[in-house]
Amino acid sequence: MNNIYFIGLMGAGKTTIGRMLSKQLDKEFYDSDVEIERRTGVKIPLIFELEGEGGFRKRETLALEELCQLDNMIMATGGGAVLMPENRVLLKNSGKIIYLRGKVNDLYQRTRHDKTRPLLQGGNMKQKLERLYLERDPIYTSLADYIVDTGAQSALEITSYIEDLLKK
Ligand SMILES: Nc1ncnc2c1ncn2[C@@H]1O[C@H](COP(=O)(O)OP(=O)(O)OP(=O)(O)O)[C@@H](O)[C@H]1O
Ligand SMILES: O=C(O)C1=C[C@@H](O)[C@@H](O)[C@H](O)C1
Ligand SMILES: [Mg+2]
Repeated sequence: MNNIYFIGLMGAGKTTIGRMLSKQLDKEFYDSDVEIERRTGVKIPLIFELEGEGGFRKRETLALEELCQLDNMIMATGGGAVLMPENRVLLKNSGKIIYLRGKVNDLYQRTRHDKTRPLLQGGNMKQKLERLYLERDPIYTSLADYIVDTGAQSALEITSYIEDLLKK
């Protein structure tokens, strides 16, 4: 299958850049977080509140099992989607994987006022992001077909860079 998947931490730009790239390449765009909310009829923070992270992860796998059967689409995955080995297999077998690697400070600046990410709420948000970066960067890196470092470039510049990368 010919899909393109974005992976990376919260605030890396997966949704923003994934959507832009889908317009440039004229492909369908999906966001696994949005699809989970659509299927459950409630927002992600409420799923975490009622069912914990474990419940959310089960719903995430069910959504990915369906979504990864589609073809020729672009999908932004939830930041923790790669934690489950079965999700890694689903992604790897059905598309190219792009790791958007942001710097912790940039991720922090982009997510600090947003209350929609349960894993960052309560306590020191920057420390939480640092810990998640250390835990997850090796997983994102080993799974990725392409690693794209995002620094000072705008989302549009990063999208153009990825478009060129995919043509090579
Ligand atoms: N390269 C960039 N430069 C500046 N701002 C950016 C860039 N990429 C994304 N943003 C902004 O950062 C915020 C978070 O981006 P986005 O929602 O796309 O991240 P995400 O990776 O999908 O996060 P999550 O895993 O939580 O869904 C948005 O407000 C977006 O506009
Ligand atoms: O990094 C994570 O574990 C998460 C990221 C978000 O995209 C959501 O999938 C949810 O808030 C969990
Ligand atoms: Mg997103």
